[in-house]
Amino acid sequence: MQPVDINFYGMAVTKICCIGAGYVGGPTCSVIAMQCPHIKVTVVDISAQRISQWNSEKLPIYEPGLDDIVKKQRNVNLFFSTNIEESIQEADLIFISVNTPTMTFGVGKGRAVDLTYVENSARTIAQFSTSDKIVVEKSTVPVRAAESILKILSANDKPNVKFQVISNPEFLSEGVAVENLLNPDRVIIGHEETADGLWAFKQLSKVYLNWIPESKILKTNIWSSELTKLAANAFLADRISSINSISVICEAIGADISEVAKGIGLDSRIGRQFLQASVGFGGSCFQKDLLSLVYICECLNLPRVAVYWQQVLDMNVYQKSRFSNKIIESLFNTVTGKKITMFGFAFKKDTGDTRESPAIHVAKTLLDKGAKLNIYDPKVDPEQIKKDLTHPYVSDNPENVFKFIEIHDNPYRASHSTDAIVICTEWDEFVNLDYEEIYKSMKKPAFIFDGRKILNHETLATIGFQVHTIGKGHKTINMSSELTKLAINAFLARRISNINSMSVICEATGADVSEVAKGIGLDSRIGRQFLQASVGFGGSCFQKDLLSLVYICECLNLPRVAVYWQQVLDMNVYQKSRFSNKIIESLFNTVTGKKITMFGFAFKKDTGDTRESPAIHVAKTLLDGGAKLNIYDPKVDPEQIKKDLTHLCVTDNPENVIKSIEIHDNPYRTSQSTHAIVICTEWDEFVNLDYEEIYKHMIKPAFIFDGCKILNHKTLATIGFQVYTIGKC
Ligand SMILES: NC(=O)c1ccc[n+]([C@@H]2O[C@H](COP(=O)([O-])OP(=O)(O)OC[C@H]3O[C@@H](n4cnc5c(N)ncnc54)[C@H](O)[C@@H]3O)[C@@H](O)[C@H]2O)c1
Ligand SMILES: O=c1ccn([C@@H]2O[C@H](COP(=O)(O)OP(=O)(O)O[C@H]3O[C@H](CO)[C@@H](O)[C@H](O)[C@H]3O)[C@@H](O)[C@H]2O)c(=O)[nH]1
Repeated sequence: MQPVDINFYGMAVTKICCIGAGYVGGPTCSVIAMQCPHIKVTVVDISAQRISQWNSEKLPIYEPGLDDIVKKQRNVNLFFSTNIEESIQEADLIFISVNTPTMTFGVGKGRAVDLTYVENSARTIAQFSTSDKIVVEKSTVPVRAAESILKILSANDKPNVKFQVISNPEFLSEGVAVENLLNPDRVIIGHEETADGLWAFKQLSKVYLNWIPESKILKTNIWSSELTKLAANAFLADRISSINSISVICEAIGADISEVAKGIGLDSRIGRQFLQASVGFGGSCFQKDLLSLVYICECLNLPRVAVYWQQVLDMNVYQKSRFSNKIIESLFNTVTGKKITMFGFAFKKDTGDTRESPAIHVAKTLLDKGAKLNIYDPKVDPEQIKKDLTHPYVSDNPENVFKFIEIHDNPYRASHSTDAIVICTEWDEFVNLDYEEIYKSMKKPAFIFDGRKILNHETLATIGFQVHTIGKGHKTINMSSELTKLAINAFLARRISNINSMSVICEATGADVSEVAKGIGLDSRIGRQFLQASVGFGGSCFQKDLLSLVYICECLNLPRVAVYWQQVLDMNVYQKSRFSNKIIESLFNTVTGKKITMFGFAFKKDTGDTRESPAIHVAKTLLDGGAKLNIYDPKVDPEQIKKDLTHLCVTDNPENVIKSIEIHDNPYRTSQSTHAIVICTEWDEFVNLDYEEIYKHMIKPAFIFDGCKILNHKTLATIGFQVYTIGKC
């Protein structure tokens, strides 16, 4: 991207314009206005109705704590306006916070992000700007979208008007948006690597520094920032699909997903959050952003990574369908003419938002089978429920839907004379209802399907309810602890495959996987550990336990769950192959007769264990290509290396292997007169070797392939090395 030659110096942000008065623009700007009394904040929107709602007593969105802030700041330093032109003109800094929905037509339909609203915003900024602007990409966009925004702005350059585009994705969650904005886990700002880019970064940082400590502000390159947003949502959705997949096994073997989730969450490398098995995830972000990630991978010709993340979406559809079908099966295989109460319609508690709510899927399945629905949600507007259930994706007969649904404003009336209650949203008020009273007024047998696992199922059963929930089997022997052990390793291995899959995208887009990992890890729901991209995982446990989990699923006739976990293994093989192939490609597409140094053979540092070590895969590929290997590992027994590399799975010609390898006890001698060094284990001693000395004695050009991302690549390049690593191009 061409750096924009501008001179912003001297300007300080005193006026902010935010384009898009939605779930992000409204709360974000309200909090900025509250925390920065010296800044005038104007939120604009093309929807006059939305703006008038923001200016009224009843705000267009329900968000705990927001009303008070808006009331306090509105018309003081917070303004909601349809006068987009004026607001852009006076602003120093402009947030683009418009919607970025999934395309509903044309190329990329159902997967790609529709950037029309972002593009229109950029054009509007270009049209109305009469002075320099910092343009902040806050909407969630595909990687490299900032390039398009800058192109539009630059093409419409006016004399004396210059633009800097920076990326500052928003991580707030609905229902806790105010809390998240006041005390975010981190603020990520991606900027161009130019003096002006850095300056724009500082200007936006100064705004946040009014209430957020500097240590929470993370500075990255633009592409890393854009990818971090998609990656964070992918990791979060992945946790839910993973725990939901384990819930399927629990139901089949008689384990309890709550116990298993607790056991997994107590492992500090995984963490306790986002492990709540449910009817499936919803919301405006996870599905859209995962689809976008999958589409980006397809466009970048990375089908394996696309398939990997598609699985998370597939598991979610499976979970929603499983739950809906369970309702029908339990109600004696038919719901035709039966009355079913739905408690909750929002995609989660504390919001009135229904976008991608699992309740829509459940309602559609029941309506399709002829059920009548009584729906109660404390915050969702009845008109929204009607709109959702008569959408062409849900029904081709809207008139019929109206006849079959009743929307109630009271849970007791909603459940009166119905056959079953289905909990679709985890609203707190559902926990404390008088279920004895409710039971009395229902048809018998009375069923409860708790899709959120919020009720006390024993009490309900005592009252007389037939209770069904997620992730709890009916077998007498409790299998939770056996399953927990396998699941912990599966979750850990999955984190590694997740970040390794991101490394592939980074190499293709110019993002940096270390920055992305840091940005994801700062999300307290994800945590910092087990996010180190590498040549792949090894060791005696992960592969074995994953294979065992997959096999169990196959035996239990759960092919979807089997496929889901098999993907983790597939991604690992892919990563090892990618790295090995990269070595060959870089060495001018042939390693025949070339001497290559391998630093490290153990599956990780501080052990002499080589079981499933990625080094074996790398060595095999290079040996198959005709290379000669000089191997050095500070702790692995040379006999073990020989045993590993002459194993039947590695070669059918052990004599040849023995002739092609030399095992050394000194890294300097190992690398002498070789073409390349390949780091396969992250031993600390490799970091502090004298690479100037090593370089002198190597064949030129001398290559380093850092499969563990432990070396200082800039220094190595300065010495003269050709440096290749993982997750950075
Ligand atoms: N909703 C969330 O929890 C959340 C959290 C983090 C990030 N995001 C991302 O933030 C972005 C906004 O999401 P949202 O949920 O606030 O969307 P939203 O649909 O609630 O709001 C977007 C607003 O932008 C307005 N708009 C569209 N084009 C416009 C234009 N050219 N000029 C002026 N206004 C325009 C729309 O009328 C709408 O009111 C998306 O990219 C989303 O992925 C959302
Ligand atoms: O353990 C869990 C946690 C969540 N969910 C469900 O997952 C969905 C999404 O929940 P949540 O992430 O809390 O809501 P969002 O408001 O959609 O926020 C997500 O999407 C936003 C938009 O990108 C990001 O900014 C946030 O960081 C990210 O959490 C909801 O249906 C939840 O019920 C579960 O089923 N189990």
